[in-house]
Amino acid sequence: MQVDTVITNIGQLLTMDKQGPVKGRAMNDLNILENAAIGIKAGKIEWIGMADDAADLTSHQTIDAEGRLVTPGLVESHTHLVFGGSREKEMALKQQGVPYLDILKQGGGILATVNATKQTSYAALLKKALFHLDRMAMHGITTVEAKSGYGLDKDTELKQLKVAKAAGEAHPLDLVSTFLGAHAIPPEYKQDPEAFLDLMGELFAEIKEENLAEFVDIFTETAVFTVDQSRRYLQKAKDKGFGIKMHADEIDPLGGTELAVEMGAISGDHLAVTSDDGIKQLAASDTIGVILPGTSFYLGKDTYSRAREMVDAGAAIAISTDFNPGSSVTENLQLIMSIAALKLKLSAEEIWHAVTINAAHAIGRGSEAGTIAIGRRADVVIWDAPNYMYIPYHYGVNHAKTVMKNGDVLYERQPIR
Ligand SMILES: N=CN[C@@H](CCC(=O)O)C(=O)O
Ligand SMILES: [Zn+2]
Repeated sequence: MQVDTVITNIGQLLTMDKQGPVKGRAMNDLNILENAAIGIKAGKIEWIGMADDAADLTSHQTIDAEGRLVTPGLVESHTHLVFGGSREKEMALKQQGVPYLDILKQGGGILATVNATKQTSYAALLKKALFHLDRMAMHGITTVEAKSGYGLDKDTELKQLKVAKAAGEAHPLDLVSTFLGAHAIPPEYKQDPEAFLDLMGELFAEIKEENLAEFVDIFTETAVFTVDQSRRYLQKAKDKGFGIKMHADEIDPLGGTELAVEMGAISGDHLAVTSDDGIKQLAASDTIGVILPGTSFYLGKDTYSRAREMVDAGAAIAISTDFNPGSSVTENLQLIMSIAALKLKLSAEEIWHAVTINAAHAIGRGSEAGTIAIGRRADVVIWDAPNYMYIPYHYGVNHAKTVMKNGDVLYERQPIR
């Protein structure tokens, strides 16, 4: 068989090739092929087999993985990719113990980034988004979800969505866009959040027409939007044909997880303080819990999502960085995998499901990303690691050696000696 590229001498190959999303105990079952090889043709996976049999393939290029781990490209299922400025000055407030929602109430936090984003040009936002996408790619990510939500007025929200679209077109990574106009209440609508939600809802038609987002998201939280306001807003979005997502139960347990299930959301995200009942309902539903333990870590909290109980109850979960300028400032999903192991007590097997196949399903890409299978896009990472357990174990550094997108090498770590 003739292929373009063969990757051979793979120590462990995780294909993640199964029916997804993977729920509950099944998240512990990995398909591991040892001493494997894969053949890539025209950007797609053409052949998967044992390294010994790869000799039968003819190829233009052979990559010797030298016994390393090979997996699907990571899927990053929750980011706030497009924003202006940065908020390093908030670090001191965090150290003094000022709560995240208090910083927001004082006009800082999300609102500080809203001001910066308004003042940043389309071109500068695009340049910055591409920079962050590069960094994600270097860390083994090949598909990314990106939210708006730092505009909070019609023009700036549309500017953010257009930047995300242009970034997706200009960058090799695949980008999935979410409209998060309901991210905070701007000061001028403080007394009338309903009117602000109406304003954001007026954008639905244009966003749909111009194909600027697939999902609509809302921050359901104390001093942001209530459960009832969220229900009404999300129903409008559903009626317009959007998939829905929620920032739910991040800080106060308002019942956001339950609402995500009730509304048939593709994902409920954060779920850091979900109730017992919320866990049960999530487990019995098709909604995927997108867990963001980097946020608890970065906000200096002792409370982490009860992801262990969610999986034990039978839920499907994904894990993501929540990359944003305030509550989780990292593009390194591998670091989040370590935090998930240490703080959420998830097994390495569960974590790999949570950053590949389940993450892909959480952003509507279950049939395209997160899996190595014949006919699928060749989004593949060769890791400088001997086995899949090694990535969460050796924390805080980048283990990606070679990152391939659609069969092309996107990133190759250069040796310094
Ligand atoms: N919680 C709401 N939104 C973001 C944080 C945004 C920010 O602080 O700029 C999150 O997912 O954590
Ligand atoms: Zn978020």
